[in-house]
Amino acid sequence: MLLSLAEATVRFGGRAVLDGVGLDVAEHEVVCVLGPSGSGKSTLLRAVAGLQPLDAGRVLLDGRDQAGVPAHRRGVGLMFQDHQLFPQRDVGANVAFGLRMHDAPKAQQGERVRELLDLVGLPGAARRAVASLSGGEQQRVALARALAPRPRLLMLDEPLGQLDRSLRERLVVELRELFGRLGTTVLAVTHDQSEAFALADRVVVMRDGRIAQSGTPLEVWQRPVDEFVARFLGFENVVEGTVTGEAADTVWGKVPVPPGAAQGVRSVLVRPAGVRLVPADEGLRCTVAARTFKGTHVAVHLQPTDDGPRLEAACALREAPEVGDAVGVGFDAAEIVVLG
Ligand SMILES: Nc1ncnc2c1ncn2[C@@H]1O[C@H](COP(=O)(O)OP(=O)(O)OP(=O)(O)O)[C@@H](O)[C@H]1O
Repeated sequence: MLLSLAEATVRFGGRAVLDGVGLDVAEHEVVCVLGPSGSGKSTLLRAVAGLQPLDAGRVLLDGRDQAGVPAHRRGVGLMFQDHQLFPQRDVGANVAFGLRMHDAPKAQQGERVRELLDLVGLPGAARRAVASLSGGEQQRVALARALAPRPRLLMLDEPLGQLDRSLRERLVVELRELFGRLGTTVLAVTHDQSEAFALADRVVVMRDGRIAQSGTPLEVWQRPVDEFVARFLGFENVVEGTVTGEAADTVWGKVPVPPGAAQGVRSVLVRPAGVRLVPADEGLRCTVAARTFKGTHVAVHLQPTDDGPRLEAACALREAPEVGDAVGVGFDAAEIVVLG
């Protein structure tokens, strides 16, 4: 393992902000830590970087305990949300910063700066003033600066946080390609799930200083481990139900569940795609409370007539009912997950 955290704990004023975290990152792996604000993501990065001492547990790099090893000797690169470029220096000097710290010869520095600016898609930008760059270009400079000393581990804190959505979506694809090509090992934190899913080989969801779930993007998306993770991913159709065989008894009536589901009292997740609209006199009677255009589909919010929490359905653009319409609801077992 390139990086291992074992029982890593950080306390502030008696509260554990990192609470016995265990995490391994293999060489060439891109891991994204995802979680709500305050869940401890930045503290985790700072602990690995050597900017935050642990109160208990260990950080190992290449199997070596990093206790007492200062940040600049850990061989990790860091890129923060507010990219912290030096505004009074030009692009080249910013990228060369990490190299000068390592006493690289001048000619070699110039060569490496050119190479990196090509790599991040800013060829020939070395003499430009940082202030003349757009947000996205500054982000690329910050990335080039972090990559320049060839860190064995690159750490990104909300790397695309401040950029607008279309630029973020483009950069995330570029980053993934770049990391794959360079074989960079990456530990990134973000609160944006689409960013994490697009970038990562593996996502780690944090909750209150602990790891709630770790898995490939597909695993986490398909099988959130509990209600917290499901809701964090944006799934709203979660109810308690009693699972017996291949059905769950819920406030929404009997809901079919996949074969082999855990039995007894459970949280049941119904993906919006598994909420099927049927004629108004069949299934669960509902009224359309709201609808939101989502580009590829319409999210239809349904209020069950006989009380119970609202349901979200994903409807094809042309088939979405209007607000106020009475509809019936059926369920599709393939889109239902028994949690826990
Ligand atoms: N130096 C500090 N002293 C006291 N409390 C701190 C300190 N640094 C962080 N905290 C607290 O630790 C908790 C976790 O903070 P952290 O920044 O790691 O969370 P985060 O998941 O990165 O959040 P965000 O997404 O908002 O950046 C927060 O409640 C924060 O207020």
